[in-house]
Amino acid sequence: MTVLARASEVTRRYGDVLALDRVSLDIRAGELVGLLGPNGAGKSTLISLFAGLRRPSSGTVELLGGSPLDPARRRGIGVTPQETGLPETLRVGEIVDFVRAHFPEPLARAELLARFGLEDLARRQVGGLSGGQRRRLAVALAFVGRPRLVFLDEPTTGLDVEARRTLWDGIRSFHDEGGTVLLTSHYLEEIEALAERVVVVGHGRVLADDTVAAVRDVVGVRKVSLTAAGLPELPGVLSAERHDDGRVDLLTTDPDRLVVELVRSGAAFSGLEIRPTTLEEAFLTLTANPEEIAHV
Ligand SMILES: Nc1ncnc2c1ncn2[C@@H]1O[C@H](COP(=O)(O)OP(=O)(O)OP(=O)(O)O)[C@@H](O)[C@H]1O
Repeated sequence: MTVLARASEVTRRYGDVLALDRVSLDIRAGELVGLLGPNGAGKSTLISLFAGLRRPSSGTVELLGGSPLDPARRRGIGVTPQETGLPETLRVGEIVDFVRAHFPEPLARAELLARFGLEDLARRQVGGLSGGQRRRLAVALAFVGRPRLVFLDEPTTGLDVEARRTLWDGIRSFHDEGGTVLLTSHYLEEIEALAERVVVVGHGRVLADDTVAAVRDVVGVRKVSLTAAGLPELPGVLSAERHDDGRVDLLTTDPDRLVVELVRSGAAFSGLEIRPTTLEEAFLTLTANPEEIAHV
């Protein structure tokens, strides 16, 4: 499959801060990739390198078969950074037209606005939009030029559930038509809802690069949930959380052993359930213990 963006052994420093540490990553045509990692992991830095906004300290970055610094290559991508500033006095439709003017075959204004649920706002000044409406507009603008590849840095931060779903639909329809997307998110449900592939970054390194299901399997953490008044110390518990209703959630990589030890301890319990962890739980485990998954 065609590689649209490639980072090879990329390191990026800001003074003494090592933001990316020998990162290698391919984004192939037609993929929808979720980039997941805690604050400061290096996600935004990686996007800025792919988009040609910064250069790596060492290693190489390719975009659409050439240098990301080449304006012709950059015209083939769309980017929405984490923060955007749009002129307050322009109307939504005017901004869309302004951006459209930079591309040879832009999407029609009405089509773009409809895709992102903005059709009723075309005549509204940007200064009068809510934060969520501005964010939807900023994301929509990445799609104006019919890009081959779109980079979205936390596209739905600050959006309510409905606005988030509208944006997801817009991103999905682009992907369904063959578009390629790399998005970062702190909303783990967003990665699960949209992405087929998840790249987990932490401390400037790629910790895992696989399907959402495989990343969960790599971690292999299961949640053992039960109701008990009190529990003895049990082996292999990564974390324990007690809820107000008396239920206790225990995270472990070896639920069989945990249950055997629980029964052996003679502690009274009821309502035992064992289930896979959510991506969020897997993610927290991955980023908390990078040395444990160095083999991934
Ligand atoms: N311009 C800069 N000058 C100095 N340090 C920077 C700069 N930009 C980023 N950093 C540092 O580089 C590291 C990676 O930052 P980056 O913004 O890429 O992380 P991130 O994963 O996008 O985080 P977040 O989820 O908070 O957006 C952090 O330690 C950050 O403080």
